Amino acid sequence: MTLDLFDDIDPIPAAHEPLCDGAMVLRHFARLEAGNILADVEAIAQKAAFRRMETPGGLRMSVATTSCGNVGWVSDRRGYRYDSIDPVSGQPWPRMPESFFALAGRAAALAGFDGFAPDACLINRYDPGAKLSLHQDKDERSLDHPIVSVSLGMSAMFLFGGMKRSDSAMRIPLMHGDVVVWGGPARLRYHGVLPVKEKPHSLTGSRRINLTFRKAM
Ligand SMILES: O=C(O)CCC(=O)C(=O)O
Ligand SMILES: [Fe+2]
Repeated sequence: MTLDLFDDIDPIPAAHEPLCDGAMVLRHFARLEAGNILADVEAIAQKAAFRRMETPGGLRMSVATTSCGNVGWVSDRRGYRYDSIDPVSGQPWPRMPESFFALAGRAAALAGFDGFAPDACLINRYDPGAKLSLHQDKDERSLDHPIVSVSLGMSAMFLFGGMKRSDSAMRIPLMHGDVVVWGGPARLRYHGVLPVKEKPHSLTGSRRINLTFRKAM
């Protein structure tokens, strides 16, 4: 047997790394569930395909996105917003699997945010070279709830900055199964992802999948 076979079932103890007041990395937290999450993501993408959205400024995002939940995150020439209808399919977004909801709630609680009840899950797909520029997550109606971010597949360098775009940013390597939670005093911290390098993963191939759970409405 090769080490690869054990790769995704080895119960590596979770390690919690505080980043700052209100933000924490939960290493390996989603690792055991990763295969199931990815299967659910595939089913969601059958109904609401990954697409590279246009920014209000008219640029095409390098990251391909879709959503599940009561509302999904949408970007176009009119701006950023949450919408209950997928503009591509014309249908409501696929339901958020119960297991997603539960995972996000457990991660948030571990980071000190009890009772997190996300109504939106934005799913990002990064092909090699895709990136996400520094930004704040601020399209949610209330900022009283944390963001829970689950990383799967290829690893990436996450940037976690300050309250101003120009503040220097920490560089945090995120691996398959790692979860980041930020809320409270850290809720509006700028963050982003450096261009993803190609290092194929056994479960996703040359892709990184990231899920961010939000209480949007
Ligand atoms: O891919 C990531 O790790 C971060 C995603 C993110 O910041 C977002 O979707 O708003
Ligand atoms: Fe974000």
